[in-house]
Amino acid sequence: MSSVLLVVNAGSSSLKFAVYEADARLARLGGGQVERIGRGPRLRAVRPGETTRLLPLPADAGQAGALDAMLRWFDAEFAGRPLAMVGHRVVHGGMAYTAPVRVDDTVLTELEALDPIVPLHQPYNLAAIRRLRERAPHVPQLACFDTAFHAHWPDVARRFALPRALHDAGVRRYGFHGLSYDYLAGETRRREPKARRLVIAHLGSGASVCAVDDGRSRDCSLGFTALDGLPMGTRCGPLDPGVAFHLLRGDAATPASVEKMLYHDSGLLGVSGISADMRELLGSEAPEAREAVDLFAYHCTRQIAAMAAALGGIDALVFSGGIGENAAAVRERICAPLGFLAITLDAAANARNAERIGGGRVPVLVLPTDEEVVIARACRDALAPV
Ligand SMILES: Nc1ncnc2c1ncn2[C@@H]1O[C@H](COP(=O)(O)OP(=O)(O)O)[C@@H](O)[C@H]1O
Ligand SMILES: CC(=O)OP(=O)(O)O
Ligand SMILES: [Mg+2]
Repeated sequence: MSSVLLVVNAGSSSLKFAVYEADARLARLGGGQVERIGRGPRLRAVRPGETTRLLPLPADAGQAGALDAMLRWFDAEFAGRPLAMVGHRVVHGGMAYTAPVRVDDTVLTELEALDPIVPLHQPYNLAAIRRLRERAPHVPQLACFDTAFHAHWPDVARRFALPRALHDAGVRRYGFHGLSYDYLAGETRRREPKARRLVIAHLGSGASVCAVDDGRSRDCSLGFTALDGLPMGTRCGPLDPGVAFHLLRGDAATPASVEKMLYHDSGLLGVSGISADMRELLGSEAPEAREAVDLFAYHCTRQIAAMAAALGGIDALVFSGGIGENAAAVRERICAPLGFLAITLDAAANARNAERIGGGRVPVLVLPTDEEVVIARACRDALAPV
């Protein structure tokens, strides 16, 4: 029986997974996700040509329970197929890892040191690696980094205006969502081969905008942590760092309570007081919901224009992620002020989430992202004989 690759994208509230034939073509054999971890999770899995299967999990199942459920599904569906490698999304590779790496004890220890910098992601990414190493100790595990696609930024994009020693110690901008941007840059090139300067907006529960020049990342609205740039589902987005000090001077505040507020109680949820979920906000009549959506769109507009400026112009704009792919009303609000960049929308194409929604000189595309296949390609390359 030919062998397969398993790809795992473990986050704080979801676990996405996919299985591929471990050969050059990487046919996708199945995949899915465990949603609503910690809030009555369920596993949704599909194999090509089959209907989606929904498997309930115990209501209190956390990350470990989700991973075990996924492995039960995998064992049942792919019994007898040898597992050649497991590829993982790991959001932060730090200064040391700018390409996929096989995980051993040393790598794991170095990556764990980054846990506090990306607390909603890294600990869950690494917990999945640890659990799979226990369950399948002889199967190699490959860590693929969100930061790697951004490894070649110019110094002006990389550096904070802080004392030089901090930069040298790693306090610098890294950028995230790189697996998604890697995929989307490739897909855009296939459709718009002449478009060199791309601005890509990955708008999901985490959200950012990236500047890509000739296939290479030049900047991203996320920097040192996964907090900056755009307001997100529950994260604050752009913030004057003085706000954190102001809050910390309050009697009841601690670093942990301020951090929790910025990661969990801010963004769309904090502004609306209703939900972190864009779909729910778009369906709400409440003025606070409208304010949250407007604030999100305003910052997306600003970041898209900023990335176009970083590139000295824009040849194509790309929307992706759950919001970017599905929320026509949000795309419309984001693009309305961008006529000065020759970006306008075809209203009808936008309303039906068409692949091409631009009505002006600059193509505007809506493309589904696929972080998993980028990880699968890295596994294939890592397994290839040199
Ligand atoms: N049809 C839709 N209309 C508006 N927003 C949507 C729609 N479908 C998904 N979304 C939004 O996309 C966001 C989740 O994006 P997703 O890329 O799945 O996130 P994650 O970062 O968890 O992968 C949520 O805010 C959700 O409401
Ligand atoms: C880095 C980040 O924000 O990722 P996600 O969108 O998966 O939360
Ligand atoms: Mg995501």
